[in-house]
Amino acid sequence: MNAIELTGVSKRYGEVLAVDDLNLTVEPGRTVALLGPNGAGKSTTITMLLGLLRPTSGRVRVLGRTPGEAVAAGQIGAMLQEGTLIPELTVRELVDFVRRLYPDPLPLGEVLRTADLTDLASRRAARLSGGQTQRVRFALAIAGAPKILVLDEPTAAMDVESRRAFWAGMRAYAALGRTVLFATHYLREADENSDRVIVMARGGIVADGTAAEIKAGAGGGTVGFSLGAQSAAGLDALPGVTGVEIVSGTVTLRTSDADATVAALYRRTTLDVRGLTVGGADLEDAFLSLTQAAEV
Ligand SMILES: Nc1ncnc2c1ncn2[C@@H]1O[C@H](COP(=O)(O)OP(=O)(O)OP(=O)(O)O)[C@@H](O)[C@H]1O
Repeated sequence: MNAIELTGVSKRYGEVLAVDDLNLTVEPGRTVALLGPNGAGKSTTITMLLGLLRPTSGRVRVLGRTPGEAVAAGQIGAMLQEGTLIPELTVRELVDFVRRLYPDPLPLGEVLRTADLTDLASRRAARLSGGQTQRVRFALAIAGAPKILVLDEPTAAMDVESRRAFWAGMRAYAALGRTVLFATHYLREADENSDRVIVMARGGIVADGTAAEIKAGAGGGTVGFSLGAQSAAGLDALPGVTGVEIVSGTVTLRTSDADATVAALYRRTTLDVRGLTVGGADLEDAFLSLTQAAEV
């Protein structure tokens, strides 16, 4: 049975078609990043997955049930962009209060450890920083040991150290066979913390695969070499080249076809090419080319 199944799901807010005929299945145990620019439809998709919003059309299933049934059975844990904590309670009290609402919760110590909150357990919620509050919200999301964890931009407001601790906790949680779906703007986070990246733009899916597949599928990359005092004239006309950048005598060509660019560099120019480097596209290039193509 699939962990998540969206079939022909659309959501319209008046004039705005926020999600456009989305089809998506996620098998159990996967960690999936939902990546996309502002307004791509990520939050709307997540909100429908949690049963907080009804699709205008289409069908949503979580572990074979409606979202409402899955939530009622404690099978989904969520960390959304909003949500306040009870300020008078300590971190320990809050986490314990929430975990007791579930039939088969994680042990308190394990929740605190996974969310890197052991040292903050006695701190009142009112006295937590933004990043620490986010970690408590993560703790509350996993407290009931849900099979499916849904996180909407979980690292917003976290500093570098909190982020690192958060992702380590998330990976530890996922490593026990649970399914995780998280939305992010951060390409690097998607690349490092998921085994599948779904790129959304304008309410639809524009790419779906591992980060490596998406990078390869977007094609292209960079060709660099030491130009020294030689002229850069004509480099922008070589096959595949989409951009030329020169910094301190080193040129970097952005190209949609690195092989063709390198071949032409040797055959069609008289340049003395030294220190040649060829790099693949990074996820950022792939993301931009995919999401911009969808804007047209
Ligand atoms: N309650 C609402 N009423 C009207 N329009 C909405 C509402 N919520 C979202 N939208 C619109 O739906 C589209 C998708 O928004 P959504 O928040 O799902 O995107 P997102 O990918 O999560 O963006 P972000 O990364 O900025 O959170 C946007 O055009 C947004 O303006």
